Amino acid sequence: MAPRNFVIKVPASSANIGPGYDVLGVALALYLELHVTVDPALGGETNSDPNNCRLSYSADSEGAATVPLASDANLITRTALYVLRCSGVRTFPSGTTVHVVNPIPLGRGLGSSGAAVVAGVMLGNEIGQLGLSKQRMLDFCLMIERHPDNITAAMMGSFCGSFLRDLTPQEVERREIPLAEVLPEPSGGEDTGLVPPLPPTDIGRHVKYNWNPAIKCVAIIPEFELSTADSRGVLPKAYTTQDLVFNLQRLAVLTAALTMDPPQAELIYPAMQDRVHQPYRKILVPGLADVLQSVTPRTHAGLLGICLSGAGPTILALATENFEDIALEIINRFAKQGVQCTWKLLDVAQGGSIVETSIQE
Ligand SMILES: Nc1ncnc2c1ncn2[C@@H]1O[C@H](COP(=O)(O)OP(=O)(O)O)[C@@H](O)[C@H]1O
Ligand SMILES: N[C@@H](CCOP(=O)(O)O)C(=O)O
Repeated sequence: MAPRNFVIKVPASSANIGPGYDVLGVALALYLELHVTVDPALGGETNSDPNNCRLSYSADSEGAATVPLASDANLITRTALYVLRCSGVRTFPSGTTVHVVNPIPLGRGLGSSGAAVVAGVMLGNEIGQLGLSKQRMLDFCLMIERHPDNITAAMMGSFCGSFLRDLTPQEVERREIPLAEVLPEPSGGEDTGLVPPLPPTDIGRHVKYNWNPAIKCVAIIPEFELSTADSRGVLPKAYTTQDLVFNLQRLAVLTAALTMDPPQAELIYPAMQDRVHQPYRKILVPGLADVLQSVTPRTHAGLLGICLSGAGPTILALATENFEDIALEIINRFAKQGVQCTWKLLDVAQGGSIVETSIQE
C-alpha cells in the first residue's frame, strides 16, 4: 500500500484582546506544523510506541526539550487518540510517524495548547479518515480546551467571537466529565479499552469579524511561562455589575472598531481596557501594570491598543507603524523588573487550520 503523507498547519492565537475574556480570539501567522507519514512498511520502527506512533520534534521547536514523546502522554497525539477512540479505532495505524515543527512558545498566552489540541483533533480526523467538518472538530476540541476563544480562532482563522450554547443537563454531564476520562492516560503500554465520551453536537457557536489588514500584532514575549490554568485560578468567581458593563460596552465597540479604515486609536485604545481578568493577573506578571498604563497612543505614534495576550504573560500591542519602538519600550519596562523578553511582528492568519495532502507513488 502506498504511504500517505500530509502536513497539518495550525496558527497561534491571541485571546481576549482586552475586554473579550473567553470570547474573542485572533489567529496569528505563526504555525504549528505536523508532518505526518503513514507507511505500513515502517511498522517495525513505530511499534516501540504502545499506539504505533513515532513522534519527534525539530530541534528548534518550542518545547522540543520538555514535551513528552510517548503518544499517550503528548497533548497532540493524546488528542488524536481521543478522536480515534470515539470512532472505535484504538491506535494509530502501524507505521505512523509525526514530526512536529513548533514556533509557538509554550505557556506564554499565544495559544500553544489551543493549537496543539486543534492539530491533534485534525490528526485524528485525517488518520482515521473520519470526514468530520470543522464545526464538529470544534466540539472535540471543546471537550479538552474548555474555553472557545483560542481554538475557534486557530481552527477557523481570522478574528472570531465565540460562545458555548446552552447545553441540556445530560450534555453538561458529558462535557464536564474530568479531562482524565476524555484523554487517554499514559497506561504503561496497556490499553484499558475504555471508550471515551463523544462530545455533544454544535457546542460552540462563532462569527468571524473583519479585521483591518493595516493593523499588525506586536507580541512581546516574556521568557517565563505562565500556565493558563494558574492564570485562570487567580480570577474571582463573581463580578460587580459595573465591571461587567464596563467590559460589555467595550467589547461591542472594539469588534467594529478593528474593522474600520483608517483605524482610530482614540476608539480602539479605550475599547481594549478590561476589568474582568487583567487586573487580577497583574500579580502573576511583574511589570504588567506599568506596561499597560505607560505605553499609549500618545507616547507611541502608530499604537492603537495594548493588552495581555490570552492568559499571559505575553503583551499584545496592536499598531499600524513604529513596531520596533513599541516593542523595545515594553521590553525595557519588563527589563526593569528583571524580566527578559523577545518580540514578534505578526499578521492575522486569515485561513485557519489546513491539511496539505500528497500521495507518494
Ligand atoms: N506543540 C505542543 N506539543 C505538545 N504539548 C504542547 C504543545 N503546545 C502546548 N503544549 C502543552 O500545553 C501546555 C501549555 O498550555 P497553556 O498553559 O494553556 O499555555 P498557552 O498559553 O501557551 O496555551 C504546555 O506546557 C504543554 O503541556
Ligand atoms: N480566555 C482564556 C485564554 C487563554 O489563552 P492562552 O493563549 O493563554 O491559552 C484566558 O484568558 O484564560
